[in-house]
Amino acid sequence: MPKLAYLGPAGTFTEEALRILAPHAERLPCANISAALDAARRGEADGAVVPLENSLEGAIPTTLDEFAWGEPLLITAELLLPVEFSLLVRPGTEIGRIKRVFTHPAAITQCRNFIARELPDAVVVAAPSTAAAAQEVALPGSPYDAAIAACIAGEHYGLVELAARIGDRSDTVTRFVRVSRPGPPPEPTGSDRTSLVAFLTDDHPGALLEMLTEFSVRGVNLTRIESRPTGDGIGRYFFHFDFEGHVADARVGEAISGLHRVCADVRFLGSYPRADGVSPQVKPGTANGDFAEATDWLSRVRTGQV
Ligand SMILES: O=C(O)C(=O)Cc1ccccc1
Repeated sequence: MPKLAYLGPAGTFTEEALRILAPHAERLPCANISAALDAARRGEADGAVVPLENSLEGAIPTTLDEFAWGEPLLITAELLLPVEFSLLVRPGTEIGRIKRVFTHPAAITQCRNFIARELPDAVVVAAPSTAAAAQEVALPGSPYDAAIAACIAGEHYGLVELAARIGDRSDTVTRFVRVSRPGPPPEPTGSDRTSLVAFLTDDHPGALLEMLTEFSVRGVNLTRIESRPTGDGIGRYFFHFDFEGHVADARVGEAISGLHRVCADVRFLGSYPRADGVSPQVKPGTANGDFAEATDWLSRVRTGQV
């Protein structure tokens, strides 16, 4: 039975994701995303499950930066999970008396309208996770009056649900990933995604286009591109890419080798089955057989056989 670290404590959305991704795994709750990833890196767990992005507000910056700068990890699976937020309070608290709200930053950004409408004067404070916020609010002397978390977190920590489904949109989906220590990626399934991080050599006109060209000419369809600051000053960025296909696919292999040639550094983050089961778009001339045939042809050219 594998042991998986996750953004805890019990009752987070990440725990829900872990239960779906690995129903039989032993669960190791951690205080924050970095701690969960460190537990996997150090071998205290066989892997970890962390949130990566949501369909309303985009990336979870800590996760992206850990993947880029921390000791390498390999993404082996992904999950898309619809999340629903509840306003949770200690028994007896009325909505008009809520002055301080505690929750994860991703929940703050996804419940903006509710907070502005129903809690216009409340101070909203960032918590390490939604369930950590619920746990804190449940303490008798807590400085916080309410948490925004999953309904199940309220049940877990003895809070009352004052309002349900308070997210700005009912169709928001969060993408979670399972990671392990580096090793061979899972076998291709025919519906895979690959993730990597690319660092520019230097800042020059067309630098981003050069990277994009490596994907474009091999017919590799991007599914996410995100720039993150390198920390070396305003205007200095590196890039996260997600794209269709598996590193075992010829077009993907050629694209990322090309990227390796034109970038200062490329960090491969993994090839893993797509949660939505969508098959890649394969443009004419970019299937595995087309690349193999072209390689054969080139060797015939080089040996004088054509
Ligand atoms: O804090 C949690 O419960 C998490 O798992 C992170 C998170 C927060 C808000 C939306 C999705 C995931």
